[in-house]
Amino acid sequence: MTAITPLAELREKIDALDAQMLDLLNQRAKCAQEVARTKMAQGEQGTFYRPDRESLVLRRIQELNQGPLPDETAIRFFREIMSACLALEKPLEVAFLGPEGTFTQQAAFKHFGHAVKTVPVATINEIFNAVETQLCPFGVVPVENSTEGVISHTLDRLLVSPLKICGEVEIRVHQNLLSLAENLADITTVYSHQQSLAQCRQWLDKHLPHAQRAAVNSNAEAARLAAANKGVAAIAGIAAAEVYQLPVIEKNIEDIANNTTRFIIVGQQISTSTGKDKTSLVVSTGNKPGALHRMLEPFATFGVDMVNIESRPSHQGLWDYVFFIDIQGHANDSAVAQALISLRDKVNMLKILGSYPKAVF
Ligand SMILES: O=C(O)C(=O)C[C@]1(C(=O)O)C=C[C@@H](O)C=C1
Repeated sequence: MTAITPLAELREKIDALDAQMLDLLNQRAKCAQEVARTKMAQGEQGTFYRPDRESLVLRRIQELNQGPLPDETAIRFFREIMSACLALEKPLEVAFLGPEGTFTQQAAFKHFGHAVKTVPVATINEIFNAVETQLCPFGVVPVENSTEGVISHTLDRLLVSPLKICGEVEIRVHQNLLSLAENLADITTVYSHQQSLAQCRQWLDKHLPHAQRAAVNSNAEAARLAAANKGVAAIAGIAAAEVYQLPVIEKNIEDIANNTTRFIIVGQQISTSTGKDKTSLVVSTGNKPGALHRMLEPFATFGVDMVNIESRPSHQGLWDYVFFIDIQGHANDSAVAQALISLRDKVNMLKILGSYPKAVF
């Protein structure tokens, strides 16, 4: 039988380890401050955030981790450590779909850590505006949901925006019914973002068939409205329930399990290759026979993996479409670079929306 170590002894050990960790954290923070001075000496301006480096740091932690902490927990800790180090170098501001408590804010914290300053704006268009006018160096926008498909506002804006995609992050989306009402029968209106209303369509048909459904700019805006009126409910995340102090009437009301939203980070910065990247493109082929086949050929020829393709109206003519394509790899990786050169010759328009590290967790 192994001897049991007395609690007092274990706590002493924990205290000593905590002191060591604190010392190491501060040594790391000093290093980050030194990095900032070096960047300034090299004449670097703007933000000190480096999505490529952050992704490499987090992947290395995943590789080094021997447990018993799960990889995801170890990554989360280091995510926060880097976030705090970056805040010491220079605080970072990120525009998100506000108000406080939206899934977009949750995505911003997951990607940048909690030392980032999140700046709420009212619409997806305003997120792009805030970054294009350099009010914020980065913005987080939803791009695709596993239940409801693409967020067309985001794709339409990407088509014309000069911004680059610098990163991606996924959030497992749990929807909840929040209200001050005591009974479902007292709820006359359910507010939420149109995507969230759609993700809970069957639940609403079954449990609140009498209530009107009204789309608002964000789930958190819906929660704000529900907090002001007893006859109203909101569909939103738990974060919004906390911010607006609303009771959760029913948890996890999304129709499809694993309901997940993918967000992208938009900014002016170009990320360098990390070995595990994605590149997003928009392509227009024109309505010619065999055009689609020709468009896909370079990916097959150069062995580039296509992970997503979506068509959207081009807004240039009736039934004229553009294709949003995600491929594996960075635009500077040899196979991708060759495929893009070949693709450019075969299509009417090719816009590279960005190459960025794949989400680490
Ligand atoms: O390596 C850098 O360029 C740093 O600024 C350091 C650091 C880090 O803490 O590891 C902090 C912020 C950057 O986004 C990336 C990494």
